[in-house]
Amino acid sequence: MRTIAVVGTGYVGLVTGVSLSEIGHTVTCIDIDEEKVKRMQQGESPIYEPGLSDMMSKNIEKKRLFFTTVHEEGFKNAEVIYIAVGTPEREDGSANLAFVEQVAKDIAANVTQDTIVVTKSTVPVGTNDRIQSIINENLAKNVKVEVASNPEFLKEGSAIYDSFNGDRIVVGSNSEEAANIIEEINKPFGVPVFKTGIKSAEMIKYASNAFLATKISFINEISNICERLDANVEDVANGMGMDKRIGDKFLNAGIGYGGSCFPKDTKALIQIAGNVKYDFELLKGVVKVNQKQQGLLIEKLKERLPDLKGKRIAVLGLAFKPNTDDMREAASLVVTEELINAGADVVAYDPIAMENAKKILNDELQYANGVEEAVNGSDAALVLTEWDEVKNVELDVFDRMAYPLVIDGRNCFSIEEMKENRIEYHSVGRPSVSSDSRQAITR
Ligand SMILES: NC(=O)C1=CN([C@@H]2O[C@H](COP(=O)(O)OP(=O)(O)OC[C@H]3O[C@@H](n4cnc5c(N)ncnc54)[C@H](O)[C@@H]3O)[C@@H](O)[C@H]2O)C=CC1
Ligand SMILES: O=C(O)[C@H]1O[C@H](OP(=O)(O)OP(=O)(O)OC[C@H]2O[C@@H](n3ccc(=O)[nH]c3=O)[C@H](O)[C@@H]2O)[C@H](O)[C@@H](O)[C@@H]1O
Repeated sequence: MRTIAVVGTGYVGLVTGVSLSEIGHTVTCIDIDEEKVKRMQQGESPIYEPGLSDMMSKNIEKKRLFFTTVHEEGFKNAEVIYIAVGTPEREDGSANLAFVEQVAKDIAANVTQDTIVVTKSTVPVGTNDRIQSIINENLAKNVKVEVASNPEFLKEGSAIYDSFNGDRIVVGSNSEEAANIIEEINKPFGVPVFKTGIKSAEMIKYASNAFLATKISFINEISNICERLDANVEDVANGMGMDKRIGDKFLNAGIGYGGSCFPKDTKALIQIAGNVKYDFELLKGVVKVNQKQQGLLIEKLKERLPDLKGKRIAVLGLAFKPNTDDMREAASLVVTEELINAGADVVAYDPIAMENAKKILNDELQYANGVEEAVNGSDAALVLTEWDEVKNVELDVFDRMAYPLVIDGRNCFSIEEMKENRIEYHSVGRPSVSSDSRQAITR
């Protein structure tokens, strides 16, 4: 078992640190955010991620998991240092490497023994070489540091599960010895290890995210065509997915991909290609389709309610996907802003992300304590996130609306059941349940 330091305790760093301690390593997680570190030292996870809190407490108790704000302390005795700080999007779409470069300098200033540095952060091709140079140029002690790439593929909302059940662990290294040590560290996870060169490993990460984003934009385009031809995109995706070459995953049509990675990584890959004078036309199309798709619900709503002024609109789900409190690049940012600008009274509900939402969404947004309270008296309900709590709601909850008009961006409900319950229902790429069925009904 190894002594490991993990720099950065966001979704990736904290999950990595906790998982590595769970399989027996001694791990110190380092973050510059004092508040966060204080909470983690007390066993409290700063993020919502199923299974994380329990695993964290268990390993703190077993004295295998520690937290600090002091790099020097964390690096003491560390044989391996993981870099897991953010690489957010710059205004031009390229990746901001300032945090990664700062960590490289912190490592150079503080390591006291030969060390392997493992980059988990998603970084443009060539960045690990740059990290290696920064460290070599700034080393305070006469020690050897070997930098390797080990991109992360976990999904938020199932991050702990993914760490123990991933499809592959990619290791990019110039040193066979370093690659072997990283493989050995990860052995207890039982996940296949794919070893390659550093640049290929860096590219595997961007190419994988870009490919998944492409699948989503592709099915969203198909869904838009299905709507115009009265076909059902769910059936189309199921039929396509039975072909093993296509696969049945990531073919859910909706209101576009959000989150902290697909939007930023697709744009970064366009930049990476552009830097070597390559125009990545396909990926530019994927990004454009995604932006268009985020406007779909408002378009559908305006077809039904052209004037939203004074209308009460319920928004169900704010996070960019279920089982996370992450609001980064969530479709709700665009949708709630447009509703408020159009003069609507917007009442939102999300089971987990409301605290984070309050920090970034328009102050005029109102928050409800549940689906029932959100839809109560509303003129329309928009579904933005497919939380179980939303999907499994008793449909008679929509009787509480001023008029039961549901516009579903995540295809949460069965068309048949909505018809039976006489709810006007519009979803993505599937036939609508029209208002005609309601004309005779008075409530
Ligand atoms: N969020 C996700 O699901 C995934 C993210 N990634 C990649 O992993 C990287 C990290 O992403 P997240 O965990 O979402 O980031 P995050 O933004 O949630 O967390 C980054 C953390 O690093 C800390 N930090 C910044 N500079 C520091 C320094 N010099 N020393 C110590 N701590 C420092 C920040 O305070 C913050 O807590 C990114 O490159 C991202 O693209 C990869 C796969 C999945
Ligand atoms: O690099 C990253 O950060 C991560 O990005 C994604 O993970 P994540 O963003 O957590 O979540 P996903 O489940 O991939 O969903 C991303 C977005 O795509 C949307 N999506 C997903 C699947 C689908 O079929 N349709 C669809 O619209 C989701 O609603 C969500 O807004 C990848 O799935 C991870 O492998 C990767 O490690």
